[in-house]
Amino acid sequence: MLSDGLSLSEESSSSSSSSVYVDFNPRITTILNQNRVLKQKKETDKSSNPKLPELNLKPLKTNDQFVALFKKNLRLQKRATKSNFCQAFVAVIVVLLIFLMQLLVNKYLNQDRNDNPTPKSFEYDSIISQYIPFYGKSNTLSFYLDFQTRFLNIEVAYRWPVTKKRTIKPYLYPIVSEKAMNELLYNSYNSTPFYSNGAYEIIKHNLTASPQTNELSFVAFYNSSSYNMMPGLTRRTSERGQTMFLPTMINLIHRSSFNKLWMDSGKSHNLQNNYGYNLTGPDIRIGLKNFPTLQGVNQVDIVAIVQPFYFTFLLHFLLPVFLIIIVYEKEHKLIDIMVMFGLKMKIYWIVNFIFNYCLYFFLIILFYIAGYALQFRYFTQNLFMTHFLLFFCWGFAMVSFSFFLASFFKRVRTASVVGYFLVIIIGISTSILWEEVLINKSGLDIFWAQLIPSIALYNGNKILSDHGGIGEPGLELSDIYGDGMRSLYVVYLMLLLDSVIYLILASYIRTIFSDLSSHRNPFFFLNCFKKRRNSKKNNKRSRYHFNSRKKKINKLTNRFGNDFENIDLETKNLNASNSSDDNDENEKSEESNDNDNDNEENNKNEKDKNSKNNDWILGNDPRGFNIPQDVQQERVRVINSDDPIKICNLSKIYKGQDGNLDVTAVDCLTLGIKLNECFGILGPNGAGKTTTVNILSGLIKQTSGRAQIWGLDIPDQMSGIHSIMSVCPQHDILWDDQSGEETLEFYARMHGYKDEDLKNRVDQILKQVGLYSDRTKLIKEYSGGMKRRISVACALITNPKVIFLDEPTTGLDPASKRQVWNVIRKARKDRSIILTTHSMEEADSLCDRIGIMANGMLRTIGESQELKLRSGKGFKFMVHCYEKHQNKVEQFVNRLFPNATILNSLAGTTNYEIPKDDVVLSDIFQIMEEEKDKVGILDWGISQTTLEEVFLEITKDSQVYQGTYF
Ligand SMILES: Nc1ncnc2c1ncn2[C@@H]1O[C@H](COP(=O)(O)OP(=O)(O)OP(=O)(O)O)[C@@H](O)[C@H]1O
Repeated sequence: MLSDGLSLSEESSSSSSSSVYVDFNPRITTILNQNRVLKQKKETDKSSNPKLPELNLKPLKTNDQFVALFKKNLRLQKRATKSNFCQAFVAVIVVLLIFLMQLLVNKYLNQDRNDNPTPKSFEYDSIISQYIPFYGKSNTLSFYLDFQTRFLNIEVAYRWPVTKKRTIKPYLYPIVSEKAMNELLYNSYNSTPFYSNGAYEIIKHNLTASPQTNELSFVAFYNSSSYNMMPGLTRRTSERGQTMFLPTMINLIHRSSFNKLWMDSGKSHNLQNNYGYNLTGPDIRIGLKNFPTLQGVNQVDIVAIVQPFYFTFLLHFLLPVFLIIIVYEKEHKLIDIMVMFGLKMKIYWIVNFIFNYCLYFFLIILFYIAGYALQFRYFTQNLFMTHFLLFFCWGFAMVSFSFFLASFFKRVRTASVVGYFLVIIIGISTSILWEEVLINKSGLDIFWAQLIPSIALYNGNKILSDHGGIGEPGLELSDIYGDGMRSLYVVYLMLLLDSVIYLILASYIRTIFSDLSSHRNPFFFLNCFKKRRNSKKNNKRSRYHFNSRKKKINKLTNRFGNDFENIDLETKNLNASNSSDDNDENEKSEESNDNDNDNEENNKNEKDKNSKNNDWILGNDPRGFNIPQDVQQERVRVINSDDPIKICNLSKIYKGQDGNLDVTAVDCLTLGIKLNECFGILGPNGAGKTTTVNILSGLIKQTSGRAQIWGLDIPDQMSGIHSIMSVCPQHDILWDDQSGEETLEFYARMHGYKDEDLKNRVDQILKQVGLYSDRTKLIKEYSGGMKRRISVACALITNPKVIFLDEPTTGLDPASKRQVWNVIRKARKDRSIILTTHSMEEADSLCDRIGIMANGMLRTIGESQELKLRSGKGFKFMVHCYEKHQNKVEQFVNRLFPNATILNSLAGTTNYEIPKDDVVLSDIFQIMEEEKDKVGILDWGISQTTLEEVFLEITKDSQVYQGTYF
């Protein structure tokens, strides 16, 4: 077989790197034909300048992107079962902990009080004691009460204020012990509003007819909850002329009980209608006590005490989860790759916002279920809307805050550690801050403090817990307005304000520090200053760039370019014009902002085309360096071409860090990639291949120069470009927890594939890359080669106009490699492919044209066959004969190729190197055909220089300078 270029099929071309020999008879005509075809092709290429069809730029539909992203997020969240379970588990533990604490407190602390649930009484009140006389009309009372017991229960039925008619049916009976009375009162605490128990505890009694010796002292127990249901106070005037207001309920109890006391005393029954007697005397006292209750003021309500802290802590629980979701995609460059596939960042953030909010809402539902199930007064006492609104607003604030925090992290591990640490710290610190520092602060201090959403949340929780606690009535909607900055409606507003502020901050930080250079716009509000400063700096840099390196580069070019004709360039003029052009470029790229509006983009495109047209006029190297002829020809060709990908004087300088020199990764690269073409970029490590691809795909910004894809400028119109391009990056960028099929579905869905179309498309590509049987495996279960193949599949599935493949077959076994080659080969139709590779075999097999780069510069460009012919030193010629014929054969070869040199000779086989000018293939085949038998040649072969040899020859000098700025 012949090496490719002379090969007949694409399959044979793949073996180009080895020396191969010709069984020339049948091949002569084919080779001659092929040479003719090559020549004709070259001529057609030179003469024709195919017009680029109109680009029908259809922006990706927002709806498709939304659905694709949401489904992807949902799937990934479902897969994260373990961590979700852990999250939920910890949340449940926290809730149960509060509940358990309350149970323990109830059992060991509150229990004592339940055994003796007598609540703290009111102090005996002198005013109250004077109240007693209003029950009687007579000033003289002479009866003796012989009470059998200290405790008396009274049942009172009343109807108030429904009928405005008091129906009093007192029933009084003795109770034997204090415990029995307490139990009775406790059980009737929440009795019906129309029926209530009351009780008397007689402390002392000695009622006589003489006011001077009257002694009566008792405590009336009343049900304050019933009292609350009986609005109004009974107005009485004391003996001393004071007006007093007494709870109606107490009044009723007093009245009925006093009547009973009177009757029981066995005195006049007529007095019953007089509602008691006016008791006077030095020692007549009455006290009031509320009914005993479990939640008496002396009881410890642990939930109410720890609730603000625990609820604040619990409601922060999803913060680290949100952080992890975003930072994971950031760390693994998944956001960048999605953008390169056409995703709009606006949609990314909206979907993440909604998705995270939904996750949070799910947690809130669980929270409510637990809260009501465990009967937390926070939920049962306060009106539903009061806490629901707090949770509703907090959700927005937390998601925005997580976006803001995520801007500061690049690693998931750091984000999750800091996130969980924050949850704990925030819970504690907000409670300390609120209770200790802000307790006496003014309204404005509270406002500033609540700009931290956690503090606003704590405030809200505190208000709701306080109202839900013992002794406080629950919060009504009308109650949310009181207390200025500390009121609940301010909390709602502050949380909403915080959401907006943190969203703006997050988006601003992302604009400055975005990994994707086309989305980066440092300090945009300072652009005017930056522009001026940059202009000066660029002027300086340009001078340095072109002058200091000129000597070195000329020296180098002369060395490696011996075989090429050097072109005399009008250095001075070009330097001047191009340095100013470069400055313009820089200024423009600094000014550029992301523009998602495609119409605007098209208008801008038109304007830019007109204003920048001059950039394309110069075909010469702006530095004035001597450059190889083929590279120069490409520069000229690009100007007149209508290539889908046009690159002109593209340069990228990485700033040296930690005292290192700046690195020129790409240096004035100019080339064009045609439609239906697969263009291979070869080069040693560090040649600038990946940097070129990264600039073209919008990952990094060029330092100077210009590039266009289908007429759209890089990086100004990157969002338009992203909708028609795809990329297979050097390192696989995939979601570990998605299957291969799901990954492809995601990209296809984003590009508008639906239902059957989607399935068919995914299956088709999976079959092409040989992963159909492994389609349901998760990416983390894929081997390196399988990941590589799925990355290539991703680049192909969206049906793009331009594909960048950065070393697509690295790590693939020979069979898989060939499978991927076949896919790429078929894929070039109607599109342009840029492929970087270290495999000469791959470049030879796949690429229509090849450019070899070294030290950021294009060293040679052309079809594989052309490169071999142009830069190879010559041919390798092998003859095999019997040893006895060796001398004769040698003489024959020397006559045929006078300049041939023997490379080696062994056992009748001799290898020669023949200068390329000595070889006219057609003549050789003819002569050998006629003469070989006569001179005793058994076998012979001629092989051309391999691409590898061309590569080594072209790049040999660059190795010396590799990584340096020259
Ligand atoms: N982020 C960076 N910061 C600084 N220098 C960089 C950066 N990325 C690349 N470089 C430098 O730019 C030069 C070109 O790198 P690039 O990755 O483009 O080379 P390459 O041809 O793709 O190499 P390889 O074949 O090894 O992938 C190298 O000298 C490299 O050290």
